[in-house]
Amino acid sequence: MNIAVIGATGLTGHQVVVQLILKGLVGPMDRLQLIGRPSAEARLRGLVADVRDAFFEAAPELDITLSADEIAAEVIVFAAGVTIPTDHRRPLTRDALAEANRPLFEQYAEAIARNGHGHELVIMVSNPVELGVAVFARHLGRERVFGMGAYQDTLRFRREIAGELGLARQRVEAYMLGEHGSGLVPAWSALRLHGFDQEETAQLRRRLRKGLCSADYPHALEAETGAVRELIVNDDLAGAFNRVATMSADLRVGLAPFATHYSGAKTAVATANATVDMLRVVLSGHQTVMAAQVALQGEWLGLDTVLGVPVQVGHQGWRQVSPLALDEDELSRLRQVGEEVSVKLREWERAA
Ligand SMILES: NC(=O)c1ccc[n+]([C@@H]2O[C@H](COP(=O)([O-])OP(=O)(O)OC[C@H]3O[C@@H](n4cnc5c(N)ncnc54)[C@H](O)[C@@H]3O)[C@@H](O)[C@H]2O)c1
Repeated sequence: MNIAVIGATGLTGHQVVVQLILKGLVGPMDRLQLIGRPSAEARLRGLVADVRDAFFEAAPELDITLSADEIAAEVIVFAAGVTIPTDHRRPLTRDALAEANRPLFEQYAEAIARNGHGHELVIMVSNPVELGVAVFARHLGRERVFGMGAYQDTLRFRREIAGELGLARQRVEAYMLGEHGSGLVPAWSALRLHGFDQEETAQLRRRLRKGLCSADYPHALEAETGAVRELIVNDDLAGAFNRVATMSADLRVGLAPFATHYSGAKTAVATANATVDMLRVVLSGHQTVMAAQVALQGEWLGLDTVLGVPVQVGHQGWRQVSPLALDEDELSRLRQVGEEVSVKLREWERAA
């Protein structure tokens, strides 16, 4: 197995490399290609030395690559580029992030399309994840490109629900769809709790939602984001974490990582965990349903943009959407977020 990590010296890329080895996804018979800019060469050599030092017998072949033209892998994790600073005094809008990372997405996608074997799968970690997926899908074909944002948001949603109910996460089937960021769409009506009947599940769902309905969720998310931001700006991180802890599970999915990011700890460990888990599922050879950002062409609800939806994945990529039975409010929010993302993608593409 050949796996490439673009941006391997970054906080997230580095974690992906370590977790791929620790979780046994790559071993001595495999090759891990660590990709960075020429200016990152020394850092990449240091990373190789450290990883060999830690995992000598278990480590895969580790290759350093400084050119996008030399990428050769079956699965490519894209974790390079600019990220939002953890210092709230240096704010960066999503538009500015898109402007900074778009040329990088284009450069790598073009090179892989030109030199690749035509079957590489790409897991997009960098933000805005919807833009990364749109650019790579345009160059490589949309079925080979997944954004991991919706997968991570879904794992978080399941963990928040499981934690609050005192259940193992495996017993919770739930999806967080939509846009990674301000356009989250919690699919509450598709919640299944294994071992509970419909009546019990409905009762527990009411408890978890704390009175917040789907129609009010976007406003609550926006208002709570403002309130948590205010605490962060006043350097009251403890207050931010305390406030998040009082929220409903669906709001915590959006706001716990926000507080974690600005605490300075960032979210690299959990992001790498979700990325490596996604990679394991994709490579398992089984057709499995997972939430991911993909470039849709009207397969579900007429959505014609990049959005987090449940898709059937396998080692050849995603083939079809696996629709959920959502209620009217959830469906209309998903369509609305789809429209909003579509507008943003057009603006970002035009600004290039
Ligand atoms: N989906 C998620 O939940 C999630 C979570 C964390 C980070 N991210 C995203 O992942 C990306 C990386 O975040 P990070 O915290 O690891 O950032 P980081 O600053 O630690 O790492 C960025 C890496 O990109 C590399 N890079 C920059 N320009 C490059 C180029 N032209 N060619 C090759 N490499 C280049 C840098 O050298 C560095 O290694 C960001 O876009 C961030 O928003 C997503």
